[in-house]
Amino acid sequence: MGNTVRLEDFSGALSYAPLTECLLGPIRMTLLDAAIELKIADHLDESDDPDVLAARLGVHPQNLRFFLDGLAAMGLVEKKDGRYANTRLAQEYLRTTSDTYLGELLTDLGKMQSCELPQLMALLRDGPPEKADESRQFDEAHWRRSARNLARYQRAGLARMAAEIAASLPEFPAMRRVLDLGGGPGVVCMEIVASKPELEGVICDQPAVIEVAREEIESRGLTGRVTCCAGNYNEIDFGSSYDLIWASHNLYFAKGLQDFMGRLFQGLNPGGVFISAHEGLRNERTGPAQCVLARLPCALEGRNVSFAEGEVADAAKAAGFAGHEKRVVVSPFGEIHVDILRKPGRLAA
Ligand SMILES: C[S@@+](CC[C@H](N)C(=O)[O-])C[C@H]1O[C@@H](n2cnc3c(N)ncnc32)[C@H](O)[C@@H]1O
Repeated sequence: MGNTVRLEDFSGALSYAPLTECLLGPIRMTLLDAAIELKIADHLDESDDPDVLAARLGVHPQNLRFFLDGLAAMGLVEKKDGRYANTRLAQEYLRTTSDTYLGELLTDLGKMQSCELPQLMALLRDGPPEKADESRQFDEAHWRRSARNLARYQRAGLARMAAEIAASLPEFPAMRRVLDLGGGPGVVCMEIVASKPELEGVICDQPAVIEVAREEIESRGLTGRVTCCAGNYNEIDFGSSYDLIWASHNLYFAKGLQDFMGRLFQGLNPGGVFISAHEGLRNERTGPAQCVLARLPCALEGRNVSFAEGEVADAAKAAGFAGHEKRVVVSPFGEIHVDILRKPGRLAA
């Protein structure tokens, strides 16, 4: 194979590749949507023969080959001697029987992230609608529908990350009680608790979501060690005497961030640790691109909820937390800013 030479190397012109790359976005999304709808990864798990697949799916054999070639170009499928197989990516995340199946989550997020876009010109002209589309409200029913997908998403990496961060804390050996605030189905809490026999956990979330958390607790055999606190965390008492409070991607719903931080501070034992895992927008809220772009439709609709870098930590420090430590984790959903904040004092050994 010869050397690859870019067009710009000949002409000295500024590359316009970032512009042509944009054209592929809708094609990739359409192929992914179709792959999920047709359960292609399930079928490829059973047969690598495109003719067998075409007959099973009742589709045009040649066009199915073009479609599979496209999926191969996207890294979802491997092709060898005219036969097709799942890549590890598709095998783990697009097979419906996988514990970490993300098909439904991706479809939902895709709809959410692109549904306002046809209205972009109108939103630019008129601003956000006075009354947000009810079907897109982030209410309890929305989170109940998402809870099982959130469990798979947490199993696909977040839970492991949280457990490893918790275990890396110098306070971890002395920790006994953990709160996963707005924890959804609570796989994160369970992974942290499972990493040390003396740990007990509490998952706090809205009642409809907690129903799913209870199922997860039972299926993981953690009944007794992990309990639930169901309700709106702005209104209920989510308990106290915690050694660790974990909160990921949910503080958008806290009323009055600094006062809320004060409640978390009260909820911790002296020497306890609060960990926040949220995005951290920088460069005047223009980066990282993944977060800015994914949340753009929400912002245009009047829900510009993303946190700027340091925002959560500053509110926590104003509420009395000290010893701020920051870690940045690059996740498939973009950068996660993990802020570790400490309540002065020392955990009882
Ligand atoms: C984006 S999910 C994040 C779940 C989990 N922490 C994670 O990182 O995967 C947001 C969670 O916050 C919960 N939530 C939203 N508003 C809440 C409230 N007022 N009280 C308790 N939980 C709430 C939702 O039910 C949902 O489970």
